[in-house]
Amino acid sequence: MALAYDPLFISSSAMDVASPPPMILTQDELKRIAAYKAVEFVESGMVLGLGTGSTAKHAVDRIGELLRQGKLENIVGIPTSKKTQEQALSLGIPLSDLDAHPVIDLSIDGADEVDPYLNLVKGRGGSLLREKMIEGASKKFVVIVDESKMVKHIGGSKLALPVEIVPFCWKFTAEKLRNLLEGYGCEANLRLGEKEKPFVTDNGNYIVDMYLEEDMGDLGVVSDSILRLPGVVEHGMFLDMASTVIIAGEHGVKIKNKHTST
Ligand SMILES: O=C[C@H](O)[C@H](O)[C@H](O)COP(=O)(O)O
Repeated sequence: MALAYDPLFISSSAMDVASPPPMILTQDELKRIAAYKAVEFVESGMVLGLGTGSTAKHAVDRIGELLRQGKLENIVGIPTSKKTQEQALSLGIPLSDLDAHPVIDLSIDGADEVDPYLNLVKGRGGSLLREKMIEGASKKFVVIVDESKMVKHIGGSKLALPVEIVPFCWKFTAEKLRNLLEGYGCEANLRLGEKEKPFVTDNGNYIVDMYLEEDMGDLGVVSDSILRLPGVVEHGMFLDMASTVIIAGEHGVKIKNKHTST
């Protein structure tokens, strides 16, 4: 589908009575619109954090396309997962890592939730640890979402808040997490992968998915308490990390910047 974007519909010509009815953009098309908009921030010579997931995939594709067309040059990509690494390699994007490039110019990635203060939930694809390391080392972090990801408060979608834990005695750690957040109506489930076996992250760890009924209030306090639990590696709340969030929705594209909104 062409990327020409009409706020509500891709409309058929008024003269063409035989045309099919106007088509509402799919969620994937909205993701692609947000991703292409973010890639407008990319300049030749940049070191780029390459995100993971179905939205970030569009951004990586676009970067590959612009490199191939010679419209971008001298890009170095730092992939946030093995999957993105494979995709970037297949597109011929030169890759490196945080050891060689401890400061990244720009990262572009999707998110599972975005609250009004641009705090995020990430990691429903299991890549939260590498994402947090790479995006935390970025001068600018642009988040790309379709409007379904916007929530009033973190946990508000009632979908998972992922926590990466070490496999050793995972039940013990999952129980500690459940107890820690039980005041917010918390459930904590080990994420399962193929054949009902535990899902294993790129770092060889497990994920516990937390489901919350209530607003957790002070996220900084909750974050610190989770990270203090032995056995926890990292959680999927990305607090105060996003510089910009690009939201594609039925009524057009909105860009929200940290501390200001446009
Ligand atoms: O671990 C996965 C990442 O945090 C993704 O960026 C996040 O889950 C959003 O993915 P998607 O763009 O597929 O909704």
